[in-house]
Amino acid sequence: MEDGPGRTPDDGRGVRRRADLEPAVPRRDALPWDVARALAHAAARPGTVVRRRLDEADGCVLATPLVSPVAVPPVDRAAMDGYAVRGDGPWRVIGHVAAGAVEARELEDGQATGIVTGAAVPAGATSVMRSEDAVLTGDLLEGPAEHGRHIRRAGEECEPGDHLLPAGVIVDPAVLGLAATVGLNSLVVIPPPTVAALVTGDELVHRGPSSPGRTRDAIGPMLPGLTARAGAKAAGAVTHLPDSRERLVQALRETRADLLLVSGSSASGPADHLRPALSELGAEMIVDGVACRPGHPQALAVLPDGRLVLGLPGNPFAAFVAFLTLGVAAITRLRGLPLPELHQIAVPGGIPCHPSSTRLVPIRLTPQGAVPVGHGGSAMLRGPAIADALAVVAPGPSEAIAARLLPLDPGARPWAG
Ligand SMILES: Nc1nc2c(c(=O)[nH]1)N[C@H]1C(S)=C(S)[C@@H](COP(=O)(O)OP(=O)(O)OC[C@H]3O[C@@H](n4cnc5c(N)ncnc54)[C@H](O)[C@@H]3O)O[C@H]1N2
Ligand code: MOO
Repeated sequence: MEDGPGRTPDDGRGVRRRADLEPAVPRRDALPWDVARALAHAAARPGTVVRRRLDEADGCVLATPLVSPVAVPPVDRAAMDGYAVRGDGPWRVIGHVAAGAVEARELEDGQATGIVTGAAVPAGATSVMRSEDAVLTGDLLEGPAEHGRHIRRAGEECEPGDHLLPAGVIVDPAVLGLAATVGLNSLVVIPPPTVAALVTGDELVHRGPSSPGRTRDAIGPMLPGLTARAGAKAAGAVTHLPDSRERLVQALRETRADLLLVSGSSASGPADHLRPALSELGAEMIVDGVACRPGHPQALAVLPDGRLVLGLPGNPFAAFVAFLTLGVAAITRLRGLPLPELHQIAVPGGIPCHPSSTRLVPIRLTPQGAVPVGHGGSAMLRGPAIADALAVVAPGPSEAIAARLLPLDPGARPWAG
């Protein structure tokens, strides 16, 4: 069982002594990974509901069900280029129906008319014959004409009042096309939240390689893509800050976004200013350390005006894991979405568990199950770069033979269970 805050197993003498049992988790009050994720989700408030034009609604979340006001198609339509016919052949061709024609002459038995895909079939037509099946001699038409064939019936996609999608669906190109199909010009949605990125560290350089005393920033380049994939909108370019509490406080005060990411000042060293800065600003800590590896110093706080602040550990893979853990949970709720369930997968070769922390292990997906790819140290990105997903390995005494899957792409649809 996970050691949560306040959970102090009995020492056998009826005395509950937390210190004796403290796991190798440096933060005193580190929360179990699932609890931390759930808290981050619960702490965020869904964005304001607005009406958005279709060309501005991609990536928003439907705030109300998508209900069709009309029948689609509105009339019976030809599904093929060819001839609308009535009854059995042969037929005499009496005209042609163009794509935009409004009223075509009603057909009588033995009559046909040329027609294009999508055009309204004339009244009386019993089927449409494809042009490649038609044998035309003068204006006399012969060919196969099975009753009802190649006609899209009025209302076959939907009838007026049909609920096509529930609230909570992410608006994607298919949803936009569907909304347009049923004649809508706008949708009632929760727009993507805004996310700002502040990267701290005096030692960081942004071009060229690391060298003694200099470390190439590997977190800044990840954050815009992670933000976009999580369904949020970057609030401007990544901001680079020196290790200065004053500068961090000022940036936290001035940066307008629903969620502020701050990397590289999450631990307890002399240059780790995040917690003091948050305290100076009167923030409430929601999560202060997570019992996971990597990523344990991650933290989530809420500022008095409701903006969320996520502390990303400086080690790059730890920062990535923290974004996928607390960041994605918070963004998911800001979008008005539930936290997706993570599906379990077999780990045929086993993965060693940590006794008290959840491990996030880069893996490849094979037909047999998850296989670790290695290079999963907290300062390494080589593992996640070649992996398909992270295995969420629950704490335990030995080896896990099953684990849950956490997508590395936070926008990926969860895998089927
Ligand atoms: N006494 C303790 N020391 C540390 C703890 C702890 O609990 N107690 N936790 C360790 C773990 S685990 C991590 S992760 C780091 C977190 O440190 P910070 O978030 O405060 O970040 P820094 O100290 O600034 O940097 C740590 C490490 O990461 C490098 N770094 C920082 N930013 C970047 C970046 N944008 N791109 C690439 N690399 C970056 C930095 O140079 C350091 O090497 O703390 C441990 N220590
Ligand atoms: O957990 Mo640190 O976040 O292991 O590198």
